[in-house]
Amino acid sequence: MSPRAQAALEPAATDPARIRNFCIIAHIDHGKSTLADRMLQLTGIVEERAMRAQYLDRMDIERERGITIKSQAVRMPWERDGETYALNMIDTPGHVDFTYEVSRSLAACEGAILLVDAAQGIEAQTLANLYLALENDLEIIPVLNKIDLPAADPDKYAAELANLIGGSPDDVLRVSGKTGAGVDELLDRVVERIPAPKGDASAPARAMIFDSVYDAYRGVVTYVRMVDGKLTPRQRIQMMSTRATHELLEIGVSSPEPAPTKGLGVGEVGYLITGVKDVRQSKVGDTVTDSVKPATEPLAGYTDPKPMVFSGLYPIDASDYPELREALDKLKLSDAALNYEPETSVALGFGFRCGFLGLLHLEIVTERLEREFGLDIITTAPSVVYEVTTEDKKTVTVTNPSEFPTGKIDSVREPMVRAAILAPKDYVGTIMELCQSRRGTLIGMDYLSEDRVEIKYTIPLGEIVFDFFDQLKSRTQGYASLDYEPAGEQESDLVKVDILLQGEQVDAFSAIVHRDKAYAYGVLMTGRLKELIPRQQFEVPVQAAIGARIIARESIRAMRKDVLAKCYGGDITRKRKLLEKQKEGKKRMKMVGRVEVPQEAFIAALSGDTERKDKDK
Ligand SMILES: Nc1nc2c(ncn2[C@@H]2O[C@H](COP(=O)(O)OP(=O)(O)OP(=O)(O)O)[C@@H](O)[C@H]2O)c(=O)[nH]1
Repeated sequence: MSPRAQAALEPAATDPARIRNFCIIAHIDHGKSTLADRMLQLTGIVEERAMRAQYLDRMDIERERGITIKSQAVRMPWERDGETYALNMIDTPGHVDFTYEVSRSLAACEGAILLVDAAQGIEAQTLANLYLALENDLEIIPVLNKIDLPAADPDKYAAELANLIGGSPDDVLRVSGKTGAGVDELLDRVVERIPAPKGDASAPARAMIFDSVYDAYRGVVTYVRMVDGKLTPRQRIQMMSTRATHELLEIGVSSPEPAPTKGLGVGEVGYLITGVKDVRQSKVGDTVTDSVKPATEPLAGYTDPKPMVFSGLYPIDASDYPELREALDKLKLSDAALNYEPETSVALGFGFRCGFLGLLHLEIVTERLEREFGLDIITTAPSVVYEVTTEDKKTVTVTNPSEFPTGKIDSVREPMVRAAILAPKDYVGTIMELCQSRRGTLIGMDYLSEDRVEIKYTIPLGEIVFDFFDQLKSRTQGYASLDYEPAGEQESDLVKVDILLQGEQVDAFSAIVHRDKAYAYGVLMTGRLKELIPRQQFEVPVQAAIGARIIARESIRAMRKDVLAKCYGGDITRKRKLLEKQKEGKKRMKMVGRVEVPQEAFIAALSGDTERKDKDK
């Protein structure tokens, strides 16, 4: 590390006037991580030869997919007018599923760089993140990125940005994270514009936990923003929500590698290590204080993220069940938003019902299970949370269609979201058509500039969790962007559709759908299973039903499968081999009543993605 970088690591802390805490907020792919890389380079904390793209994205998946999932905090030195400032940058994720991470990071800052791609302009998450930043009273620095692109139109988008946040288009900085142009000017602007943190140095220590991650070697690493007082190594600290006390084994700052310091003071951002092994003991949003001289009032916390989407996760090989449990336990250590409990299914065997923040979260968890733990898993169709009231006025919460109460139903309520879609105005028609087909209600439309519109809809979350986003992208050639936030619940005419094989219900295929779409779902699933399930020795009806009423039916014709048919002649060893092989195959068969179904058939039926596309036609 360069001497200058070293200097900034000293407990500069002592003087909050020389600290600036900021984050970069942007729509996905507008270049936050690339800009952060340039800042690391320009401030000299990462040496040229150690530099790699997306330096702060540590997880393999983050690097490969080019997205940021976990927030990161780094401290950088920056000189301005002969003074060295400590800039704490908190990198935030841009995807809707991770909004809760963004809001946590924002609460640890005094200012935000609002980064917009100079070839694309304002997108849905630009707005969503900007509103979050304004709610947190942050100073906003508007910046256009990627000015090196031939397609960049900075004048147009500077006007759009100025129009959105007020001020003059000339105040909008222009940078390129790729070439580094304008980045030093931006860092100067951070020092100038963003207020220094305020706090009471002599008060009992109070630090806000904004992230906690599990590290296989060091245990839980807790990221904090100091508000009042001071924390030093070996001090005993207390978590204000649980009153649990721990000894501070290490305290330091990331620059960007962890560097232990002699302590953290007012306004500083850094990490704590106490040796605990479970992120739940170091809860995000909690306040850390001194156990001997504790503060009386905790800092205002964050609300816990609530799982929005549920899905069953099953090992493809049933003997992997214990490993799956272990893997989920491990993931939970670093992902407090992940929920799971054991569940069994006729079709898929033993598995877990898991709660996720959204579809991307689900995808990332399954991908991590496959990659980091070498597990092959199948996920059931995602479901949202329904409140079902039966005729005798009992209300049950249903996260799995198979828990849907039988008997007379009084009403079903489903979660709604307020969706904001940004797109060029030519696509308004097709977007509205899609939203209407998903039972959306138009709230309104705003023109951000001459040709870009923000369209707002209330839509059932259950209609968004399937392939809404893919549909939106394909209908608009990728130009539309989407953001949504919870908007309460609504009573809807929802029914449970069951799929029956020879009269036996196959739980993994039950779905809760709107009555108008029940028939389409029934036809689709029965058709798909008919194709996938091999013929049996008797005819097998495949039916879709709402309660006792059959709404669709197919049948699998009978056939005697004689593997020895091809073996005329007397080669007994060959016959034996074939019979052995057939036995092997049978092991992977699931019995539904008398029907033998290869597990692959269930898996293929579940992973078919044509489902919603058919419906939208
Ligand atoms: N030409 C050009 N391309 C850039 C610039 N900055 C970023 N990019 C490219 O834009 C893409 C997205 O950049 P990232 O830095 O990964 O975007 P991000 O905003 O961090 O994305 P998330 O972490 O997913 O939110 C990458 O392919 C970058 O190489 C720039 O200034 N000029």
